[in-house]
Amino acid sequence: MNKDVKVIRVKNLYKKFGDFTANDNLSFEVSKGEIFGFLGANGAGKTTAIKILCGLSYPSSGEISVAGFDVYKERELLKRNIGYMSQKFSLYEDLTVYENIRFYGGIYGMTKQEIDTKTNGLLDQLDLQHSRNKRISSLPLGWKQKLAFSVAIFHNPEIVFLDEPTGGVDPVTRRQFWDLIYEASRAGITIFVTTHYMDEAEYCDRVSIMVDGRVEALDTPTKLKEQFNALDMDQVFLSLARKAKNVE
Ligand SMILES: Nc1ncnc2c1ncn2[C@@H]1O[C@H](COP(=O)(O)OP(=O)(O)OP(=O)(O)O)[C@@H](O)[C@H]1O
Repeated sequence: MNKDVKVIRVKNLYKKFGDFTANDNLSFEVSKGEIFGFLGANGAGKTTAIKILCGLSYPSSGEISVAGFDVYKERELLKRNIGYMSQKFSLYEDLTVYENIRFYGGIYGMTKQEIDTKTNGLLDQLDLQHSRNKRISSLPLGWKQKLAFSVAIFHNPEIVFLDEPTGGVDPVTRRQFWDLIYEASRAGITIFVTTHYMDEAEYCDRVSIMVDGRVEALDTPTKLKEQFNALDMDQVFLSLARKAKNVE
């Protein structure tokens, strides 16, 4: 990880919906190649912030750049330099493995030649050559998720945003998914990931925890556990949730 190169810069980000403040003065930076966990309970404001960082929604105020591009003025350039994967929006179930790879390569603006060159490499890497003509709907969920991640970084983006990428799969499959994340991070791709699984929070280089629109904690998992006198990230998360609800 190159700590000197900041690929996400967020300063005093506010997002309001009428009187309601969904993102309340967020400030943080993420380094090149870093695996940054973006945690928070349901409704904390994560998706709202991710939409802004992906150039899909405007902030109410704040200075925000992603991959060097301004989220107000350079949204199209920004979108070309990021990848996105979520549990909800992913591969086309009715297309084959091969067709999905080529479709997303096109969406992300790769040339036909680039797509041709890289498609076989990806199928080899994922050990999916034998399934290249199978429809996505026939694949197990774990394979779909691995393929969806690989497709999201197929165009070699600076940053990939993963919004609850491993929902619904068992811990072993989740661990295998994280091997792909580590590999991408080693190759210099920055990973911005939301998850509700606290074992995954432990795999991140740094973790931020949002409560009611604010970042209430941000550090490495080790330091957060020290700070909250907790044995694991589950306990860190719970003590912040209790604080939010004012529970003794
Ligand atoms: N377009 C909108 N108009 C009004 N309120 C909104 C809008 N979008 C989000 N909100 C509100 O902002 C708050 C934060 O929502 P957001 O989806 O960002 O949370 P989240 O942390 O991503 O939650 P989850 O983990 O459930 O996805 C919620 O109270 C939500 O109802």
